[in-house]
Amino acid sequence: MSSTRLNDVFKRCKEEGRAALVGYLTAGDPDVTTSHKLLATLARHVDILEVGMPFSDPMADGPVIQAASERALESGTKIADVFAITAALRSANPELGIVLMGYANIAYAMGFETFAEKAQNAGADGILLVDIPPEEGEICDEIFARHGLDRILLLSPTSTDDRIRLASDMGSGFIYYVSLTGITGAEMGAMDGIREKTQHIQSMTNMPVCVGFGVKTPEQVAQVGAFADGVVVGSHFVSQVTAHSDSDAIISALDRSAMAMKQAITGKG
Ligand SMILES: O=P(O)(O)OC[C@@H](O)[C@@H](O)c1c[nH]c2ccccc12
Repeated sequence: MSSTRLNDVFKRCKEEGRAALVGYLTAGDPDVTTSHKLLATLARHVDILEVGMPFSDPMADGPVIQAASERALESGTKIADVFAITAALRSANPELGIVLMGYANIAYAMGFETFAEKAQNAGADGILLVDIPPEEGEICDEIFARHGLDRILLLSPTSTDDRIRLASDMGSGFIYYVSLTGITGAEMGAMDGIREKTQHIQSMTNMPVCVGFGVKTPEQVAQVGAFADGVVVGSHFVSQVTAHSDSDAIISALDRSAMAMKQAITGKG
C-alpha cells in the first residue's frame, strides 16, 4: 500500500512526460526560522521534498550534509521543530510529496509508534530511514503502514536481484536508487552504468525509481530524468547555505538553482 499522495505526484509527472524532481534540505539548517523559509522556497519548484532530520552521526552523508546537520543541531533544532516545519509546509502545499529522511536512532529514541504518529500528523507521506534495511523492517513496517506512511528503501550499484526483489516487496512510495557506492555529495559515475542499473530495477518493480547521489547540475538532472522516474538533488541545494552570508541571499540563490533544476527536468532548460 502506498500513500496516495506520492502515487499522485508520480502519476502527474508521468502525464506531463517528465521525471519528478526531489529536493533535499536538512531541517534546521542553519536555524529553524531560515530553514523553514528555505524549504518553503524549494517547495515551489520540486515535486517531492525530502526533509532531513538533523543527526549527530550521519554516516551516509558527505561533508556538505554533515556540516548541515551540525549547524542545525548547534542552533538548537529539535525533532519537534522538524515536525512543526513539516506541518507548516504541508498546509501551504497540499499536493507536495513530503518524505522525512534520517537515521533509525531518531525513531528509536522517541519510539516508532510516537514517531509515526507525529510524522503522520505533520502530513508526511513517507519515511526514509537510511540504516534500517528491508530485512529489519519488523521494527517499523507495520507501524508506518498503519499511519499511512510509505517506507522508502534504498538500492545501490551492488544490489543483487534478490535485494531488488526484497526492496520492491517491502518498500512503498518509490525506490531510491543510490547512483554510487559512497556518501552524499560525491561525484557521479558514468551515466551509462547508472541508466542500465536503473532500467534493470524498473524492469523488476512496479514502483517508481528515483535516482540520487551526486546530481549537481541541470545537465545531470536532464540526463538522469530521461530514464529515471525521479531525480534527487541534495548537497547542491544544501551548499547554497554556506555559499552566501545572509538569509535573503541564501533564499534567492536556492530559488534560482531550484528553478534551473525544474526547467531542466521539464525540458525547458
Ligand atoms: O547530496 P546528493 O549527493 O545530492 O544526494 C541526495 C541526498 O542528499 C539526499 O537524498 C540524502 C541526504 N542524506 C541521505 C542519506 C542517505 C540517502 C539519501 C540521502
